[in-house]
Amino acid sequence: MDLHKSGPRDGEPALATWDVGKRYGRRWVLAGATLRVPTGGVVALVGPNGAGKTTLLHLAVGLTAPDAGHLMVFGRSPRAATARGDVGFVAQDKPLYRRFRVGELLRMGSGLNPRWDQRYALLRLEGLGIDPGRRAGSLSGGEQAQVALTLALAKRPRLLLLDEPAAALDPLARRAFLDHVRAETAACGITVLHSSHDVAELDRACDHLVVVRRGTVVHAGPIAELIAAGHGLEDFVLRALGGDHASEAAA
Ligand SMILES: Nc1ncnc2c1ncn2[C@@H]1O[C@H](COP(=O)(O)OP(=O)(O)OP(=O)(O)O)[C@@H](O)[C@H]1O
Repeated sequence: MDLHKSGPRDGEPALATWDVGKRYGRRWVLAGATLRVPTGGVVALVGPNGAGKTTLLHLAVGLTAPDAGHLMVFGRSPRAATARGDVGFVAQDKPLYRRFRVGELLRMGSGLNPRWDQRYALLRLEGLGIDPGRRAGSLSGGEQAQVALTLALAKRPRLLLLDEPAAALDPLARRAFLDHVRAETAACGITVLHSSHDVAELDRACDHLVVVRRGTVVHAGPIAELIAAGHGLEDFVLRALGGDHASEAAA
């Protein structure tokens, strides 16, 4: 992928948010969320159930608009960046049209996305042993997650947002999936923001850590710095969450 033609200016973050807030009714589910995701590398977005991770990803892809503050993706509004094909998003729960054949999903992707790479998509599926003639609904959970990732990668986005795409997979399949993400995105220079509950696998799968607690970003920084400072990642995250590692949905 040629990142140079449309690449970010030096130092421009992939995603930056300033005091972003989002409310549903009178309840603020994000408040004062400030964050800078550097270009390149895999960023882990962690936090308990209900902390606001999906809400933040939906704002970044332009699916919803903030009720306070603002955010930019490569210096543009999220909607503008997504319309340009700069943002790929894999939502929770294997977001495929189950009755469609995989090849039909690729054709839809090709029609909708300006930088679509059909050759890449077909080669990736072949490498995974997934026949484009199969219906999405007949694939295993792991295969569906891989097809969803293939569709997102074939858009050739500059920022890839993953909302727990591997949550339903068994530990071995999850590890393989994350290794795929890391290898392929490193090869293409894509920035990945990856929502996950599995803190134990972060240090091998991710470069940066963002911790969200009760709708606020309580930590953002490189994982290498934490490790160099002698922090165990799980302990660090638990401390950052201040004991909020159970569901916050009822809070
Ligand atoms: N459309 C909506 N209407 C009302 N409340 C919502 C809506 N979407 C999300 N919420 C609430 O906002 C809060 C944050 O939800 P969000 O899905 O962003 O959390 P999360 O960190 O992704 O959680 P999980 O890890 O369980 O997926 C939750 O309390 C949720 O119930």
